[in-house]
Amino acid sequence: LLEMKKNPWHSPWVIALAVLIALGIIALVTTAVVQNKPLPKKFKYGIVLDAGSSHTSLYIYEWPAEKQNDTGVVKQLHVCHVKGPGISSYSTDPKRAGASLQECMNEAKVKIPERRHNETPVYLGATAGMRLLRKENSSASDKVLSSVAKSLQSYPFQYHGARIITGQEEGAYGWITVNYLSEKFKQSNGFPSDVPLPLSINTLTPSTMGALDLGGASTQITFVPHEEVVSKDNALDFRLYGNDYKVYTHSFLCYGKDQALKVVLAEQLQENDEDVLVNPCFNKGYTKNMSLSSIYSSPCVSTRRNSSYFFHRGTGNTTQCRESIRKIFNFTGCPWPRCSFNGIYQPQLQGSFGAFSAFYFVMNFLNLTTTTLEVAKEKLAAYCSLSWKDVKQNYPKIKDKYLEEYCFSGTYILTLLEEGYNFTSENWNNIEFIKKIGDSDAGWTLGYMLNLTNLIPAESPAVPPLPHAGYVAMMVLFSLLLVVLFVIGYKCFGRPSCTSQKYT
Ligand SMILES: Nc1nc2c(ncn2[C@@H]2O[C@H](COP(=O)(O)OP(=O)(O)OP(=O)(O)O)[C@@H](O)[C@H]2O)c(=O)[nH]1
Ligand SMILES: [Ca+2]
Repeated sequence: LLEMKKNPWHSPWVIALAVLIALGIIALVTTAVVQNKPLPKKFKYGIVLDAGSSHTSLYIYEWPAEKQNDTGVVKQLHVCHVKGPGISSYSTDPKRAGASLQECMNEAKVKIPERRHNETPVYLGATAGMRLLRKENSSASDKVLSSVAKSLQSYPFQYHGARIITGQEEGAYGWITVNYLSEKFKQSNGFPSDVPLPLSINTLTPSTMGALDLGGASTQITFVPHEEVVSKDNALDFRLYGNDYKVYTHSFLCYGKDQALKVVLAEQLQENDEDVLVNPCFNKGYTKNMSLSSIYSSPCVSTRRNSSYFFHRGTGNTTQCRESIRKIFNFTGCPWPRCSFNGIYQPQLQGSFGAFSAFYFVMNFLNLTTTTLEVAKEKLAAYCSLSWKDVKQNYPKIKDKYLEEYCFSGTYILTLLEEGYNFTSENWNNIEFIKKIGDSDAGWTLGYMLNLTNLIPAESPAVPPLPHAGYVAMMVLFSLLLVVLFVIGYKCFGRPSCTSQKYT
């Protein structure tokens, strides 16, 4: 009779069932945790060679295979600077162009795990130096390209071409790089991606950063303006991560800092009858014997002079220097609502800008990266007025080839930004002079690779509603809740104290 009165839940069957359910729940949680544990990361790699006018650099990028559509996951793993000049300088001996890449390509073979070699794409993009060579002598530029192509194909990577990219591409990919690295594409405009937006959408798109690139032979300006880009040659449309961007870009060939200097020198020589060039853009006491061919061989220079050498002497006066630099810009005759210079359309400047390559090298050296425009002018004037002897003494470790040009380069940059692109004292501090963002260099190469390997989706990738950790936490929480409920039910079953119901 006593046995009969015992709680029926205390029977061995019920206990066994309870244990089984508990084990089942533990198994469920364990499976969820193990199944969703991230797999060991598999990395992918890509190589881009930036064949610039002054030099070539090889970049290796790395990203986790399973996250390749996220923004900001592709990182620069390594950069190798090729010894010697840019590939366009090998026009008379093209074989050497290909050979010059060997050291950096061998370095890439060591940096990238061997088992990934055959799936690693390699791209070479040549910029303004090769654009100028093609203009001057297209068969020579073809030979240089064939030479570098042959060299790249002899490596175990996946060869994806060696070509001269357009100025538009150079500007656009630089813009993609800075915005990808600073994660500007992640923001949403607050509209679902499938809602069609009005035609002028740029006020609704998430804010991006403009890109300013100053190379040796060309310079690029790229940004998203508020107004419509009325010149088709300067308009680019992108759909990235579910947002539309209407981008303005222009590349000025011959306005990179090395070619601009040649053009300025040629202009100054025109105005001098003597074979002595007195130059306010170089420090006082600076002298050099220079061959005229180093200037007149450039396709950016149209004037000629008969003698073969001239004596170059600095006077270090930034006001006069600016006057002579202004002469290479044409500020008249704009057939558009607004222009930068040389009759080139430019919409009103908008937002912040990242200024890299020589913009950074020069402004960083002169300590002008964080000043106002007025202070920049004053500090530059002070630097230009230093004697060449003092400059050499103050910077004994810097190569002459860079050191001698900083007065010219600083003045050129201020003229280009202020009078060329129309930056003012008010928006000057919207310019950020940058070399890197995170560990990756600012430049066109990353954007080029992201585009060619389809690493930037047009639409926002579908994201699971919960992150992995959240999912596991929820599973554990709900399972524990079930166990607790079961235990309470088990303990309470049949006990009137557990219920609120009163029996009368
Ligand atoms: N002061 C200084 N100048 C540099 C340095 N590295 C490169 N430059 C110079 O800065 C200018 C621009 O360099 P890059 O951006 O590499 O130019 P590039 O890619 O060869 O030329 P483009 O084909 O026109 O893009 C050139 O005149 C270089 O000689 C540096 O470390 N310091
Ligand atoms: Ca460049």
